[in-house]
Amino acid sequence: MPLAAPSSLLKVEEIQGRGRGMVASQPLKAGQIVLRDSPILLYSALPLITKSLSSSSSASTSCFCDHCFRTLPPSLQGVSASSTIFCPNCCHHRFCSSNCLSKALKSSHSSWVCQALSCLRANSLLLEQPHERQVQANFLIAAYNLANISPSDFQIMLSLQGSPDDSTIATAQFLHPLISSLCSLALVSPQNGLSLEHIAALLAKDKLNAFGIMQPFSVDDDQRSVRAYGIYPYASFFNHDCLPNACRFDYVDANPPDDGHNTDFIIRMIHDVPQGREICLSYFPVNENYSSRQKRLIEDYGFTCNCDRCNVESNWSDNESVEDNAEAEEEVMDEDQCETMEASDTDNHPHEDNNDFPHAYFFLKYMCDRTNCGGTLAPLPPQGDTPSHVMECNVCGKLKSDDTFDIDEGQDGASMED
Ligand SMILES: C[S@@+](CC[C@H](N)C(=O)[O-])C[C@H]1O[C@@H](n2cnc3c(N)ncnc32)[C@H](O)[C@@H]1O
Repeated sequence: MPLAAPSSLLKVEEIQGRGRGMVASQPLKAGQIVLRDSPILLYSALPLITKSLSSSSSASTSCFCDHCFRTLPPSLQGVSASSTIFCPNCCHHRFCSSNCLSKALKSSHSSWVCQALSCLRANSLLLEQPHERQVQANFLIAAYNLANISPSDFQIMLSLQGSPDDSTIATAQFLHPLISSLCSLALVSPQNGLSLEHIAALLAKDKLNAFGIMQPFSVDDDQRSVRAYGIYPYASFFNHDCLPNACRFDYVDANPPDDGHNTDFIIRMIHDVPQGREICLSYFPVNENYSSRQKRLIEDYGFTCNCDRCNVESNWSDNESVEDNAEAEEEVMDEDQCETMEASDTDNHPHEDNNDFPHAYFFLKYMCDRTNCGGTLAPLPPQGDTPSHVMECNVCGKLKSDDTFDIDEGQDGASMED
């Protein structure tokens, strides 16, 4: 079932060598919100074993609501806190409010999900499997639950890009007997049945399209973990570029409680682009080096990136980073070029004549310089025709003026990497 156009600002087009992509239907301005998207499916990124509230559970892996994924208030975080709101049936999953519990029992934590996850937690073979495979089991339970509660959303998920590779098929072979027995016991019956191929196809959709909702940023933590994954039907059409022109913001903890939309996210333009230009996100933090980016893109997304930045960085030595090159460039630019480049910054290419690092300006202007952050900066939305000069980081939430003068230390944010 084709999805309707996501907004009047974007259209979905076939792009040679990339499948579908999002293209600007009109000129877009820096900071402009081009998409708001809600997840059709959310599932926990925790391995099954840490869902148990045993004494070994660490606060960092179990301190959010199992329905809306908002961080639990401190009064609800302790394992024995008297006010903790548990699922009354399994006593494993906990929620931020009775409202979330009641919504969960009708949707994300239906009685079948509750029973199925309890069975998985009792399966010693699965518990011995790597974290990633347990999370894939979480995903399949959430997906087959979706097939029952919202068949049309399940069909949308099946229509996303993704075909199984060898590792996905191996995972499907392991999980198929387990998941199909759980589904048949409870008469969960998606239209296309529960074949090995169907499970492998679902896992492939998840691998290529799921967005990670990250734990809050902390300056002491360079390995932020993912708290949940979500399938966002429109955002799934954005292709990758190592120099993106848009980025994702989410506000899982900041959006109002109980509005049911705290896991929505928005895509905002980093800089102006003309009509007809493809709008791309970076699938991970922009400061990763060339070989790490290429490895992730081929292993996780099945393609080799030929973007302008990769073409330049393929000639660098492995230990050269964008930060090193950006610092060197900054000195040159400070001397004589900044003003000229500001005036011509309508796209990513204000500095084409520098063959070593033509994209230095992107990193100086749009990469967050906070320790361990790695986020991307985009301006706040324009007010009418007036552009904002305040940049917001999509990971740490830091706000700074675009002349690089800090105006505020932001709070929690989230990134688009998984
Ligand atoms: C989330 S989907 C993006 C939308 C997808 N193109 C579609 O047709 O639905 C991710 C997949 O798109 C393709 N893709 C994304 N960025 C690409 C790029 N820069 N070059 C080639 N293929 C790309 C890859 O097949 C990748 O696994």
